[in-house]
Amino acid sequence: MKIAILSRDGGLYSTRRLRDAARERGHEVRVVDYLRCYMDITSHRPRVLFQGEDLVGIDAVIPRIGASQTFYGTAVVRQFEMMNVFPCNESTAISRSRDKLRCLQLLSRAGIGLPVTGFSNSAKDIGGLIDLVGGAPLVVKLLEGTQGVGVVLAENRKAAEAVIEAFRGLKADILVQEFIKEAGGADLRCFVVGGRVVAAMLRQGAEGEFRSNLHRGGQAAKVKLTPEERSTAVRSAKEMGLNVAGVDLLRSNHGPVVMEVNSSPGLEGIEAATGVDVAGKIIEYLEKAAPKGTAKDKAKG
Ligand SMILES: Nc1ncnc2c1ncn2[C@@H]1O[C@H](COP(=O)(O)OP(=O)(O)OP(=O)(O)O)[C@@H](O)[C@H]1O
Ligand SMILES: [Mg+2]
Ligand SMILES: [Mg+2]
Repeated sequence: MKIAILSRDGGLYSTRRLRDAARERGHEVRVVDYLRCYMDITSHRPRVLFQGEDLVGIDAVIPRIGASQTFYGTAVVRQFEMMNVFPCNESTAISRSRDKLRCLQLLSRAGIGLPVTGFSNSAKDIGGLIDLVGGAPLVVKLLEGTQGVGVVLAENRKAAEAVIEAFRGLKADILVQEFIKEAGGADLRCFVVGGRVVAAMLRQGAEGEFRSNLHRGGQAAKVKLTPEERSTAVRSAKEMGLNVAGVDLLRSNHGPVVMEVNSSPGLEGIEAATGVDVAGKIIEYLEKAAPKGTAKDKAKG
């Protein structure tokens, strides 16, 4: 197959691993900076051009779209879809999961376990929002945050009000969420490929830290999931319409709850913690799925 990895940086661990795994399996592969792609949007012959070159004859693309480039990145993926190139993850699925609020709404509609979560537009509704999630302690989250930045634990009601007001003052969109204390500062990253969990790790936050992000000093280790955790991860990816997804769960008293679903999950942490060749699993999936043609988008909304 001819595979293009849509990534801004060929030197990133995940990009390198995908490229090497594809080569090892005998595929022709190249890394394409999607921000340098431009598009010819004509219905009879849609095209993607990269630095003046017509990208033709590509069988599959692997989108690795950065969180801050969702708008343009998904447009490039969509253009490849118009050319009947198989996308490892579809553009609509990527957009859907990028918006944390939309993601949680779709998961809740599917009956998947979530922390009780509230969202409001007006600062006048702060009190109601706090009551809705069962009062403090609670977690306030920037809708657009990553790597644990913009995720705050408010221990009491006064602190919660102050944090919400501060974010509001900055015109930032936020979620207010029940604090899952019993998770003990740990979460589960479940790596789903083609409807199966191929690797899973438990990330434990640093001492005294409720956030488990590795960027915040968390430690990762291989973990054995319960059947319920496994099926929650698989269903969440399916609901988003993602073939490749990193589903983050917390272990709560009321079973596994989903925090978020990532459409370009990193490979470095998960491969190091589990020893699984995740990049190889992704290429293997493409080999099976791409020849069957474009994926029918399985999710709505
Ligand atoms: N409701 C909650 N209860 C307990 N812990 C939480 C809760 N929400 C988040 N956390 C902890 O904080 C960490 C960061 O939160 P979250 O994953 O939502 O944001 P983020 O990491 O900034 O976003 P991204 O994963 O997209 O980079 C989680 O990994 C988890 O350990
Ligand atoms: Mg996270
Ligand atoms: Mg994320």
